[in-house]
Amino acid sequence: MRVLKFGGSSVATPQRILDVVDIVSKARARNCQAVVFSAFGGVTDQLIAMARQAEAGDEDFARSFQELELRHITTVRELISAANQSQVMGRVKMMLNELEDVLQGIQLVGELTPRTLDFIMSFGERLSNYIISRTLTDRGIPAGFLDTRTVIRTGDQFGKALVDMETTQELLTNHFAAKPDVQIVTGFIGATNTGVTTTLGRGGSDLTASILGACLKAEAIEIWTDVSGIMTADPRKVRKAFPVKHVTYEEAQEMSHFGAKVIYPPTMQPAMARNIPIWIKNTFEPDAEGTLISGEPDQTELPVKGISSIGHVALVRVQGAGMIGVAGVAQRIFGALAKAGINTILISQASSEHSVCFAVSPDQAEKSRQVLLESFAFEVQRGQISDIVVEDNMCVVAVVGENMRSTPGIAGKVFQALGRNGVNVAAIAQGSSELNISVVISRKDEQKALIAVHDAFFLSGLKTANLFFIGVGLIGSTAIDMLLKQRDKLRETLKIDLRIIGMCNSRKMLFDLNGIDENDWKQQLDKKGGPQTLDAFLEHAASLNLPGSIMVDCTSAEEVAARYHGILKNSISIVTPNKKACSGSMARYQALHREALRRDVSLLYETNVGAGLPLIKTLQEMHHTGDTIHSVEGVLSGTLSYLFNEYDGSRPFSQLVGEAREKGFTEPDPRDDLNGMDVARKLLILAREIGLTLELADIQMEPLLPASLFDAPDTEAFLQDLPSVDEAFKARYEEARGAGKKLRYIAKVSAEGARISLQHVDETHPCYGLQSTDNLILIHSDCYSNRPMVVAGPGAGPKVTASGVVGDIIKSALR
Ligand SMILES: NC(=O)C1=CN([C@@H]2O[C@H](COP(=O)(O)OP(=O)(O)OC[C@H]3O[C@@H](n4cnc5c(N)ncnc54)[C@H](O)[C@@H]3O)[C@@H](O)[C@H]2O)C=CC1
Ligand SMILES: N[C@@H](CC=O)C(=O)O
Ligand code: NA
Repeated sequence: MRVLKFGGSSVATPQRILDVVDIVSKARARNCQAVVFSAFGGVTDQLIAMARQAEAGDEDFARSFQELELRHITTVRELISAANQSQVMGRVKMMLNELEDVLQGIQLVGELTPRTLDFIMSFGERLSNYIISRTLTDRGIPAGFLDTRTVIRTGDQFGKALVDMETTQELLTNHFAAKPDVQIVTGFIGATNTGVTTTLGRGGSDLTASILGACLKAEAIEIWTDVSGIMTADPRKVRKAFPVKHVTYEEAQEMSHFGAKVIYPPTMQPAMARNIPIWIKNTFEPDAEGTLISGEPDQTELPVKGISSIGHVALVRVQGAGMIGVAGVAQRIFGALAKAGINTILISQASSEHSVCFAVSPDQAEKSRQVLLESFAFEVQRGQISDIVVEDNMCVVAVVGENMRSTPGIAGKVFQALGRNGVNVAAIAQGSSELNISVVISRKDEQKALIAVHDAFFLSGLKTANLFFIGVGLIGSTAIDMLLKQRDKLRETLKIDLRIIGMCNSRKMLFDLNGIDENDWKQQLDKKGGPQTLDAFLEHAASLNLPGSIMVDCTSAEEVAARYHGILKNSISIVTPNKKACSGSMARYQALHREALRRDVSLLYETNVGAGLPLIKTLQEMHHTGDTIHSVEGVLSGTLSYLFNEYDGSRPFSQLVGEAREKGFTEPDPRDDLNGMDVARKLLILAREIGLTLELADIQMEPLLPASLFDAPDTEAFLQDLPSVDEAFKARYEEARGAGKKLRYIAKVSAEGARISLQHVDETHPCYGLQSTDNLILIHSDCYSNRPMVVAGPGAGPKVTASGVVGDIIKSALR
């Protein structure tokens, strides 16, 4: 036989009761013979409140009673056909009248004993189960109503009565032997051997099902609730949580202890003692498989079954040199706490024995400290115990799974996931059963830790990347469009789950924790975006505290570059085409790299030189492999390349600059291209990548255009003045052409220094044949000594740059 149990939420309305009737009707084919129901959703609480009101002489209980009465009567009207209604209604009204009498009695004497409260509460289950049993019969499903006061024998511990299993087993066995129809069984209640009504305490209906299952040797118990089983994590905190197929009793207990509220652990005890499997099923999704809880560990399942947390605890630390090697300290600490009625959630002591720490509920933290100060007054006075410190605002995150004990690397995975995301661990505990690894961390990191650890164990390598874009101009927007287009493929092939959580330009900013919708992100930013300040944007991104956070800076602003250190410090990776950070002071360049390394996050800026061309990573790899790089030389500006390649005298130089700007080759301010500064920054970055310590001022630069031109107050004025150099440029071009040569702005760095010069190159020069925006870089090293390594191709433009940015984002997400 099978025992089913439905909680209050499953029978909160007449419509839900009908859904349950359908489930019960089908369950008969699975040999279902007993179905335990709670009171209709909310009724038990209402009964308790009414009784207390009556006790206090508050007349309001009568109004509340009328509501309750109406609810049950309406349910009968809606569920039972006219032919059978009056009989059912008669009995329901009888019960309600009795309830009303008792309430009035309480009001009269002004006293509510635990015994009377149990009696009052019993009406909830008696009413619901009677009505449901009649609903079934009314619909042609023969069903009996079993008031468990006749079969569940308890002591007289009102409010939480202890069950006499032996007598109960006998009574239940006799009852079921004589009843072929499915029995609708009141949860939560029982009676003493003199027939006084009792209740079974928290989770009472689950306990009833468990007792029935155990006493009747059921093949299984099914607990029907409002979720599809025990989840891998709390779905309100971890979006990607899913139901676990199979857990052991112990695992279910651990997971429930840490907040998986599907079943109240003590209620499993009777079923567990007789090895009766328990299924957790979803009333609202009856076809979902649910979770099986049984005694057999399932070797085929993942070693970790769930990640859960206790959202707020306080950590108490007792420390001092006087504790080392002294027997009985732990006994005194925990003895004193136990005596004061303080429950410890977690305990940890390192083998140095210098300190013991334990977690308690925050409202017991100060009391714990006082208790220990008193107990150890002597040791504190003598300095043997130096301190008893309370750290509030902590939480516990626990990884649970029975097969963990035989699987190496679990703890490593937990701590790697936490460390990578900047979560600091204050204390660690692993029970010797190895069923549970618990870490105490700051409360603010709870969700981040849950997501990070959950991803690490359950999403077989699925990596979360939460992106924040600063700057959504030409490059930023092209990169976003590219990313959104690729997102599904990236999820499939590389197992990266990408979401754009925040974006801003210099006017507006927008956040959406579910990811900013792909199609209309521009309109959303425009319409829904709030006013932007860089501080507010960065602060909010950091406060969201999401794992796998990546800041993508697509501005050219020094103001943003100046914040990189703070961003990395928050364990947020950076991807950027903005050259300002890496071409600022050497001290900052080094500090940023150190910080990224320290926080184990990425700092990626491949597009700083040669746009999408693989230059930075190539040099970094060569450098790391131990190759000595002697020189790096070539054309580093896409814009200048374009100007020299396209110029043939037919269109003036100034017009070509306008074209380059329109095509998105130039810097946001094209003066940076034409004054050589863009090339200087790039050369400086390359120099640093090969291990040289240089500053911008160390770069010798031959100017391309007269310095006076750059005195213009702004970009527009500069561009207006630009035609004044058209003739001079033409002359230069003609001069080169006359000699069979081409103009190239060539940058070179070696141990001798860094130089940028305007050269006339002939056809033997590797840069002679460049086209459009081509960059070409020659790398001479120990390994590439006779012939250099050559990296060449288009070196500017929105597509090639955005693809480099997206490449860096993927690289960062894959770390
Ligand atoms: N165009 C190209 O071929 C290449 C460009 N780059 C770099 O890409 C970066 C972006 O260039 P574009 O997209 O062309 O520039 P853009 O001018 O089109 O866009 C810049 C964006 O940054 C925003 N912004 C500027 N200052 C800001 C601030 N303080 N806070 C927040 N947002 C701010 C602007 O509102 C705009 O959305 C530049 O650093 C550039 O050097 C790098 C390699 C190649
Ligand atoms: N403006 C730059 C863009 C790439 O960094 C260039 O022209 O090369
Ligand atoms: Na590059």
